[in-house]
Amino acid sequence: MLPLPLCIGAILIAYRVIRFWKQLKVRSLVCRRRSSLTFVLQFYGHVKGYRPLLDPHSLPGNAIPANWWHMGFMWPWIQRKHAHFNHTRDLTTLVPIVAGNSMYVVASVGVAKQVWGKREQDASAEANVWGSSIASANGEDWKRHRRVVAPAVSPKLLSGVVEESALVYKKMKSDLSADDMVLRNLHSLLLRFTLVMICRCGFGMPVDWKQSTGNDEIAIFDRSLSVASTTLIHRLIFPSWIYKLPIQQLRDINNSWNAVLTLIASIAAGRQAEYSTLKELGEDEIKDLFTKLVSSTDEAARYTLTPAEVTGDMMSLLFAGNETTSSALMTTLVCLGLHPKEQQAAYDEIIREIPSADEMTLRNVSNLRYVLACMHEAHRLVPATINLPRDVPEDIVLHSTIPFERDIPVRKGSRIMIDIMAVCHNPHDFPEPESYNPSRWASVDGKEDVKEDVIMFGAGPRACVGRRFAQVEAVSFLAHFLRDWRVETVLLEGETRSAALERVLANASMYGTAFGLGEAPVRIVKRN
Ligand code: HEM
Repeated sequence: MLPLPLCIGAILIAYRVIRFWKQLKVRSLVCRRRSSLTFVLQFYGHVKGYRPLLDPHSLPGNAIPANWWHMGFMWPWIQRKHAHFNHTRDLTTLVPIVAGNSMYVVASVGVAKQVWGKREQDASAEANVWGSSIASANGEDWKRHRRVVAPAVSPKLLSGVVEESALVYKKMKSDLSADDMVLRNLHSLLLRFTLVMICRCGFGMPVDWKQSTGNDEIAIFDRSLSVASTTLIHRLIFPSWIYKLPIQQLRDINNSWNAVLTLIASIAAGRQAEYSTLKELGEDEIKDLFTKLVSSTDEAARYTLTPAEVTGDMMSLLFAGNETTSSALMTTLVCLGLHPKEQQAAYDEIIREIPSADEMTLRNVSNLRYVLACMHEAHRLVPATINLPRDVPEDIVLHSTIPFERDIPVRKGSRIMIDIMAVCHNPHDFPEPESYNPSRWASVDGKEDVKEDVIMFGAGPRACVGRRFAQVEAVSFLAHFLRDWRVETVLLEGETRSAALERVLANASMYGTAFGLGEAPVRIVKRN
């Protein structure tokens, strides 16, 4: 007779082996080669892929850093240049041997767009931390959220983004005291910029550039939201019971989150009362997203949200829009600091299209196509999102073309991971993917848009609902900043610019909820 622990161990091992084998088998037998006339079920071996011990996206997989036996959660970034067998596969599988679930991994624009384009796709359950929201809901509920939030990102709101960015930038500029200085905290400044912009244009709360120590509603809101935004990642990773443990830091996080949610609910109630007046003045008076969302709690609204759903949506907008935009801006400035020709072309476009900073409008900001291209290209090199998980609620078929044409049925209940890093660095989609080349997205004279898909924002029905918000905010900021300052990324002694780019990229990591470069010293020199 075997002792009990050995029996349990043997059963667990047998379970994992059978499960592993079953997952491999399912993913191989369903693979069909496509011929011109018929689909023939054939056995082509497994859909090639990764067979790690642990799922790198699981809790233990996240905790253990990448090493020779463990991929680590940063693997899409670390392997971006040679991912998916040197980019010879547009779809692979990841089947963990010991712990975690298997998934399909998408590595090209073509297959990613098929996934994004399907109606049958669910946001992954992890997005559910604030209850029902646009980021977490699925099916009819998600449609209701989307029908309220998407039209709220209106030209009126975007014009407000242009106006507010001028005001906030002016305050930020007053902190930049010298005409020639090395900024070691540019990322923090950008984070503050994007947070203040979300507060002003998203929540309609006119918080100031400098955080106030006062006790008025705006100051308290600013401070609570700042804490919430820096602890979002904890909120996402840890289960709710963790906050009940007697650990002061966790309790502090929990308290500030409760404070922020209560505050949002009480501001919403105030806005609800205000909205009754605005209704008489006309809907056009509503400038910020929050009031627009609150107006949907009115029974007479075409699509209605509950107050809790409005709070959930606002938290999603904060979560999705703050660190992502500041990370994209940081990478753009660092890349322009290493590419003076491209920076000059962006500067020339700003002066050509908007001769005076006081004349910035949504219309002329939208003409800054090359400036936008500079941001897209930086963002492609270092996307703010590492990967996007999708749960498949219905059987679907994905069409793969690399290394050969075939249809791959994906069963209901499967998970698909869009490896954004591999997609953005795939040489089939972006020739010479490691070089910074804004003219992929727009010609230098800004006249011609190259029709690339801006896949960094997703695509299809669940694409980023704040994409225009982020683009207008970022381009407005760049138009002010580059007009005033020439940017140089600080080089080490004897270092070439391309070596500096590699060095800076080597520091890329998750900073809060967004992937990015973090801090990198940047010298700014005042233009005349
Ligand atoms: C550079 C900045 C940004 C990047 C890179 C980005 C990226 C993305 C991506 C890739 C998705 C799709 C996720 C998926 O397919 O699962 C997404 C969704 C979303 N984004 Fe953004 N985003 C940015 C800025 C913003 C801003 C400023 C806002 C709000 C003001 C925002 C709000 C949202 C929301 C609410 C969703 C969920 C949409 C849905 O599920 O229907 N994002 N974002």
